[in-house]
Amino acid sequence: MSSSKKQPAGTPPPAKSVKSAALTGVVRAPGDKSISHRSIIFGAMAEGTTEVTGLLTGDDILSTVGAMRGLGAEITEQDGTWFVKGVGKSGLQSPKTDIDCGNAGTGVRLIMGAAAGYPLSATFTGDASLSSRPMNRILNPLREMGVSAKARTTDKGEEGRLPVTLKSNGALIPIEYTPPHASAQVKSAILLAGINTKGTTTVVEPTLTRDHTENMLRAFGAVVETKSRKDATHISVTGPTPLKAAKINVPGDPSSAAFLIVAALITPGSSIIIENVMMNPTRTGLFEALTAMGAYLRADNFRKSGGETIADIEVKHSKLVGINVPENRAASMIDEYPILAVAAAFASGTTIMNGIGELRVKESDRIAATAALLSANGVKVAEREDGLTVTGNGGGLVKGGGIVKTHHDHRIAMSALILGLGAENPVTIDDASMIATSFPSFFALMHTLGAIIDYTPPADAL
Ligand SMILES: O=C(O)C1=C[C@@H](OP(=O)(O)O)[C@@H](O)[C@H](O)C1
Ligand SMILES: C=C(OP(=O)(O)O)C(=O)O
Repeated sequence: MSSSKKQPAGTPPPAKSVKSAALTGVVRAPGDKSISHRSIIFGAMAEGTTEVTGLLTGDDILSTVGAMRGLGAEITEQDGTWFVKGVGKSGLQSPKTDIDCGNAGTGVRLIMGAAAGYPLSATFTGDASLSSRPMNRILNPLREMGVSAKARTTDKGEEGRLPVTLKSNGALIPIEYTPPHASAQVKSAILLAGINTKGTTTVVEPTLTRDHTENMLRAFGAVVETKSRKDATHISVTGPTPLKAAKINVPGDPSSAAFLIVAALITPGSSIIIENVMMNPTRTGLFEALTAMGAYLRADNFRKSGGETIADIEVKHSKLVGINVPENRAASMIDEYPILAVAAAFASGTTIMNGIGELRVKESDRIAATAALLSANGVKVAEREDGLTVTGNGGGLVKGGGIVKTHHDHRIAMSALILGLGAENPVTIDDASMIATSFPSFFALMHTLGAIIDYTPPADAL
């Protein structure tokens, strides 16, 4: 339970989870992070006022709200509805100060792509984690389109890091581009730059990544074409194709629901329902993996919200078996591997995950951080350059007792706390603050379900 004590200001707030009795109850998944970012960014570019309900008010999205205000949009909130007065024909403007995107990879990469289509100059910054992540994956195609981009090189010689200064004359050249890694962020940055570019800008995806940008751009009136060819999907935007304000009701985030689902699967006697979960097939890879492991997962009450299909998911404690996760499923569950590894720790047999090298450049090196979190708690795990193998304990309690370093990574923090619910000894994380980037209601929802998680918020928290 939350403690009434407060941490001294500036001290990272730790958290601890302990073996919990059956989880029960009905909760609603928080707004999807990907869709929330896009609704603010596209709304800011559009003509008119976009109304957004169900927005995730995580720190990543608040950074995007600040960034789009800095680029000229007016964004206000009243009674839970967000109003985004877009810049329309006047276009995004050079900001007066640097644009700080906080911890958000999606935010900074999509906003740089969007900004590149206008005549402006802007410098983008982020926190320590975001400043260590590669930006050349979007800067290189934007340079091909005619943007000037200056980025930092680290002491170790790694190029393309924040701060990045972009200068664009707003008259870009359309390109056809095949990203070297499956990445919805790269696809989205290029398509957004293509919105104001005369001609057809195309992204070729050998593996389809989450398609929220395509879907939502169409809802904003843009001309976006998706063609399935033999070995790839070709996604094109023909510009200039001005955006018109839309009404967006953000569906629930399957990547956040994942933590609640695995909590119920590993905690004996549990039976919970998570309402409002987006079921877009480019996001449901974890549900397929868990079902193959023997999980009791039932989706019901399918309906539409914000142009996406949503459903309510019933989950019960289940006996799990290890699986070999197909590599071609990685894009549809890219953020879910740390929590899948936790589920695998409670299965019988081994779970093999390959083709996940991209996890090394997320908020932390998630292959290393997941392996460290499991071994600190007595779970056998083998790490490879682009994979992990977890040997399950056959269904009982894991040893626990570890103190897990979260490396500014919300998903590592939540995965470790979930593992503790099924551990003999409490699991502690060194810093719970990053959980608020994607899932600010995590502790409240876990407590509603009956999980025992001790969290002492920092003194400066509300
Ligand atoms: O487009 C998006 O909203 C996202 C794309 C993914 O990143 P990559 O494009 O780097 O795979 C994912 O990890 C991130 O949490 C959200
Ligand atoms: C990788 C993630 O986000 P981002 O890239 O937006 O920081 C995530 O939320 O797991």
